[in-house]
Amino acid sequence: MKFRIALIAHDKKKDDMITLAGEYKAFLSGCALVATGTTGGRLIAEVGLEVDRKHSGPFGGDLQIGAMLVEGLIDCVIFLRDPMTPQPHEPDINALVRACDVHNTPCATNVSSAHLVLSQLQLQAAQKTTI
Ligand SMILES: O=C(CO)COP(=O)(O)O
Repeated sequence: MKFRIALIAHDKKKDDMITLAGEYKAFLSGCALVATGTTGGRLIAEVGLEVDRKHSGPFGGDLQIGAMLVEGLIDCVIFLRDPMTPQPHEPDINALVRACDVHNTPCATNVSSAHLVLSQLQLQAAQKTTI
């Protein structure tokens, strides 16, 4: 199965997302990726991943990804949030994280938890291909 993963990062966390995606590039290349606009643009340009880019977060991108999740189209969310900077679209961010909780979808909101989630998914993907 191809994992469907959403990748989102606030501005001060985008460098972390690029580093993280680079570390898991081989695995992520085999996944169906969706991202908010600016995050997605950087993942494409700097990591070379194929990404379905939605609108930028402040323009509804989090809501678009949340809607996909509710439709059962997302298996996991990596959302590197910036807890130190107020965001104009805080309600959208909360809606996406709430949708993850409502639908019991893994949602990693910092780099440490992202490593745990991605390494586990990577392991699962590897086990399935070797059976
Ligand atoms: O604001 C965001 C998530 O809430 C991220 O959006 P961008 O990837 O477009 O910067």
